Amino acid sequence: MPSSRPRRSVLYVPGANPRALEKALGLGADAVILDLEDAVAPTEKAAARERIAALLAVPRRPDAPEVVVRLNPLAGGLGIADLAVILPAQPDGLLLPKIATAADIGAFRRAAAETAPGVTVPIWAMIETARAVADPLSIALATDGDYPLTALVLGLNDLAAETGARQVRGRAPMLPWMMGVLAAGRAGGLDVIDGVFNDLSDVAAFEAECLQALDCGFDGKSLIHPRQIEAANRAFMPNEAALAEARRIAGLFDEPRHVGLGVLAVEGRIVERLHAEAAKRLIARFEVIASRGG
Ligand SMILES: CC(C)(COP(=O)(O)OP(=O)(O)OC[C@H]1O[C@@H](n2cnc3c(N)ncnc32)[C@H](O)[C@@H]1OP(=O)(O)O)[C@@H](O)C(=O)NCCC(=O)NCCSC(=O)C[C@H](O)C(=O)O
Ligand SMILES: [Mg+2]
Repeated sequence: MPSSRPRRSVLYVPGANPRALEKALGLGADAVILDLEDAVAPTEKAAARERIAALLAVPRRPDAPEVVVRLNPLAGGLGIADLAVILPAQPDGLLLPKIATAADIGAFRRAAAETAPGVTVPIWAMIETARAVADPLSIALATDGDYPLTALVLGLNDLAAETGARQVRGRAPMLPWMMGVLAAGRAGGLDVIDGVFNDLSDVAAFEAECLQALDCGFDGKSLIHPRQIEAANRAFMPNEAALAEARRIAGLFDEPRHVGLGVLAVEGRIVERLHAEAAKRLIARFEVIASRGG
């Protein structure tokens, strides 16, 4: 089941940038990804790890964004070194880069269990390799075991680099992969977050891409700069009409007269239990956003 936590705006924050880390939790993003991978040079990895662990050690307010740490790949040893420092600090999630197959998730789970026995943290998987978009379902269904898989995050920069597909406005070359990942994520009961938009100067195109992601069914958009947060939050914010509709149908099947029914007609339209569950999630997400003053 997709999460009831809002993930409209998911901001990458380089672990090598102390100023960005200092600001990260107060910028209004629903979630932040404190990055140890692509945004951190090899010589900065160790310092970035310690900096992120120190930030995680500070108790967070109840209305703080979700704090996820992107690790380095296990191959090569950096990912193991990351795990040893980050896992005991218990972030809200760990984002695994360059996941190619379900076996990579299994390898991560084994490494995590050896590195910090007894500490369980939800995992998010980056879908950014040709192998992964060719078979996203096998990854999305790798939900069993400790370290529950809860979200997929598209990495379209890496995917473009590996496949040669160009990142053009409207994303026509990427759309079949994007929708395949979306469907796979939903089949696994996962949240799915769209990739980043690289051009900070083109605000209109960024907003259009947020709306496209919403239309496609994504739960939110990953971001590279604080100035993208507000537009993403706005685009993925449940609107008044959707909320009013959700409030109308969320509790319908809990009413004694409807117990045992699987489908109802409301104002001439069919409502099934799955609609009521989706309505409850929408309301729960909205309530978290409202509690943050959003
Ligand atoms: C793109 C940037 C390098 C720009 O940085 P900068 O020149 O410092 O921008 P500004 O001067 O406009 O910054 C204004 C203030 O905002 C803070 N800031 C900037 N970016 C962030 C951020 N991401 N999180 C938090 N705070 C941020 C600055 O510190 C300034 O603060 P102040 O001094 O108080 O004014 C920079 O934005 C950046 O590094 N962005 C993240 C890039 C990144 O993480 N890339 C890797 C992830 S994307 C990816 O890999 C996706 C996937 O894997 C794929 O394959 O597609
Ligand atoms: Mg990437």
